Amino acid sequence: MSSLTKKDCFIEGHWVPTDKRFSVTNPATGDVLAEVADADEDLTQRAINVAETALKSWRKKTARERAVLLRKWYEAMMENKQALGELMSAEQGKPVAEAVGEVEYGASFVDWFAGEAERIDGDILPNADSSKRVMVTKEPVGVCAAITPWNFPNAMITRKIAPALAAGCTIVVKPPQLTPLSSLALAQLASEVGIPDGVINIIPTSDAKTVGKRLATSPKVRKLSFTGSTGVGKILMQQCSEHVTKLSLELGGNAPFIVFDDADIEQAAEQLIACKFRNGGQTCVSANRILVQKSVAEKFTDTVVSKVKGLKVGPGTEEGVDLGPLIDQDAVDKVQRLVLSAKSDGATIETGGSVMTELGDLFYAPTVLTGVTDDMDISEEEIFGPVVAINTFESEEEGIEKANNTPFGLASYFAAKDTARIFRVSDALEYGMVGVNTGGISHAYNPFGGIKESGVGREGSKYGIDEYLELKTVTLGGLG
Ligand SMILES: O=CCCC(=O)O
Repeated sequence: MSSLTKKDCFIEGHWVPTDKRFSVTNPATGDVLAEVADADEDLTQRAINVAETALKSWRKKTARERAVLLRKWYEAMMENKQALGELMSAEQGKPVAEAVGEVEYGASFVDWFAGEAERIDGDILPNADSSKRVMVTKEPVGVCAAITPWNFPNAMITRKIAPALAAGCTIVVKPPQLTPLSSLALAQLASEVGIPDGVINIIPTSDAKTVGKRLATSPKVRKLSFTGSTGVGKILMQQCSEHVTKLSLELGGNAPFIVFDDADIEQAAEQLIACKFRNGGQTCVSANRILVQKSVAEKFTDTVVSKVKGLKVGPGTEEGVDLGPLIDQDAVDKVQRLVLSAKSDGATIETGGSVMTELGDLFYAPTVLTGVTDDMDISEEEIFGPVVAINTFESEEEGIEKANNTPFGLASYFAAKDTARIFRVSDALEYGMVGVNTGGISHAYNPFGGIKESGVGREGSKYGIDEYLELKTVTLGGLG
């Protein structure tokens, strides 16, 4: 284990142990990696109080000072990307090369928001009354809280901490119980590069309900950012109403991946594989419903099946592995339930469809199903596993209608060549993000987020910092 493996809570720049602890295991082997400190409600409150105290001086730092510290943190992450990637792979299961890629992606948010810190500006508005001058300034929202998921243990943390710090806010982070080690390693690096004590506080816990509620209902917390399920997002939204706490939610999706008859089939299949099997399908923007125009369905399916058969599954530490294990037994059970229920409702398993017991209990074979229909559970639920579920449609209108037929609106994808169709379909899709002829839509420059039951607010991009800023209007009178 590297020296970046920390096991205690990180509060006010100190490692704070607790008597009660919980185990973090490696999903590939079942080995216990660490017994991690288990924050309770009192420790959560302590972290909030510390963040409130630290806010006083952090918000007064110049934009340049905040940017310089964020850049140092970025550089420390890049210098340690291999160790951070190996730690992430051990706790989360994704292949080491993919985990290192996530560290680079996570670090890119720190780099990006270091730049944004120096671009926070204001306005002087046109006068309605010549004796007045109206100025609009932007101020940090205050103490922030972040609740993050296990599927991206690094990038989902930095995508929240970096804009918060750039804006002049301090933060308390509740990392996921399954993968807290990456966040603690990031805290260690932040401390080493001189980010002041109390600006970042990390409180791992096995009691997400209590800690989450305290974060959402404390009047000292002025902003909560959550990435996770729609069910939990709705609870947090209710809890945040108590003190009208500002809220960003990045919730579940049910992404369509539409393949039209004019698509480049080989390229569409390649992009689908990249999108679908990223993190073994455990990604909120994973293609979930593969909608293929009937006239090209056979050719597309054959291409996809042959590519899926070539994917290598194994422990994340093994060279050349494309997919690691799923995160836990619940995840495997869910994928298996969806596959078997689709089969019993009439779908065909073209490849895969079972646990690869020769590798371990959590390795699920990359799977392709055909004959999937809209009313199957696999079309209605987020699979969060390595399953390509192919459904077909006749006309462009039908394809769009099927794609939009969901309460979710996070990511969507389609493959087509005709320019008019590309604009028509992009306009018609009711989603926060649309990938055209690409399965890769995530980048620090791009606004990330959804509509409908997939959430509120945007992360990353030039818009992401606004979530951590409040506008103040100063009207100066008596100038006439
Ligand atoms: O699963 C959530 C985030 C994935 C991404 O940023 O592309």
